[in-house]
Amino acid sequence: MHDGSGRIAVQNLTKQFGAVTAVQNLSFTVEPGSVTGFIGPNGAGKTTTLRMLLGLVTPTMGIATINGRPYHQLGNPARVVGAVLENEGFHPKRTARNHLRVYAAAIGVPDQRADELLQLVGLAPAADRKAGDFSLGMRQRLSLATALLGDPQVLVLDEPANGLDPEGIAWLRNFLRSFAQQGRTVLVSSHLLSELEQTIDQVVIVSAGTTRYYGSLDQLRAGQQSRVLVQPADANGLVAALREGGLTQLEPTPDGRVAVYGASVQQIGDLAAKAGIAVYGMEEEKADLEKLFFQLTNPQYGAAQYGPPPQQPPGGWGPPPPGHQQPQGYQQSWGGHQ
Ligand SMILES: Nc1ncnc2c1ncn2[C@@H]1O[C@H](COP(=O)(O)OP(=O)(O)OP(=O)(O)O)[C@@H](O)[C@H]1O
Repeated sequence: MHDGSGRIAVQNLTKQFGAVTAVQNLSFTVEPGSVTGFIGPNGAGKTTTLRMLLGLVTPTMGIATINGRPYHQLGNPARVVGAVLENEGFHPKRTARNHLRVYAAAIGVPDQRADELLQLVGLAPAADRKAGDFSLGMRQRLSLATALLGDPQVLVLDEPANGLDPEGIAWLRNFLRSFAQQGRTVLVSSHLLSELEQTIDQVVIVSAGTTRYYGSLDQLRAGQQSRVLVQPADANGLVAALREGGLTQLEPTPDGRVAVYGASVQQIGDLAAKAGIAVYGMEEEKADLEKLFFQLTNPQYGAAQYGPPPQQPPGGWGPPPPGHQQPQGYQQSWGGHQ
């Protein structure tokens, strides 16, 4: 029997389609009780990886397991893992309710489960409409209901937010969080980090078939410090006052402002007031995960997006800020890829 843990493990997974390396030596684990985002730009290898996990594509190398076993060794897979994949076909003439009943019968689940799930995904009013007439968002909801028929321990979703309206996205977010809170496992892909930012605990960022970051979202944020941009009447005076007040991570900006790392607007304002230095404006620049995502998935553009690494001005304002460190959860090195 499988180990029943609900853990997904992807180990050194590689898939070659002729000359195309869709997935290259990918490794990560998804623990039960968490929602893991699988994020990467178009063509990054997300769908291929999920299809290998679900036994629909044979890996060239490596292994993907659920509960310690490859998909085809799971016994009753619909009871273990539910999946929503892109471009899933429905019989166009079949109603939503009948579609679910056919699948329910195939996995030995009572008919009434179809109605429960139509209710859960918000499709009860459309239960007797033909799936062929459904909008993309309605098809996504029906796919999710199908995936949930076997009351699985693990959910694997490929771009489930595609076509959903804002209310649908908010609903999906809450659903995935509560599913994970029951100790179950969720692996969900998207090409947008912002779409999943509020939902996921852990993230695997892929680009060109390789892992660019694997770890918690908090660690990713921590690797990218926020800063406050200050417009003072006297920059040198402000720098001296801030340093005296213990704020040493300072940097001049090209437009003549002072960038202060690791301090709040209030702390800076108090120190400036104490030194009698007028401040004409302060702007808080929060860590921007979407920019970081862009940098991680397009290393060649990273420098242009973020500007040069912090430098000390002539005369020096103190040690450079640690705002451009590598995130701690980082797994593989930067560099070229095929
Ligand atoms: N059956 C196939 N035959 C040949 N190449 C393929 C096949 N399936 C995928 N690929 C290629 O593998 C690469 C990864 O594709 P994949 O669909 O896994 O990416 P993705 O991250 O899911 O992209 P998207 O966000 O656009 O869905 C792409 O270059 C794609 O063209």
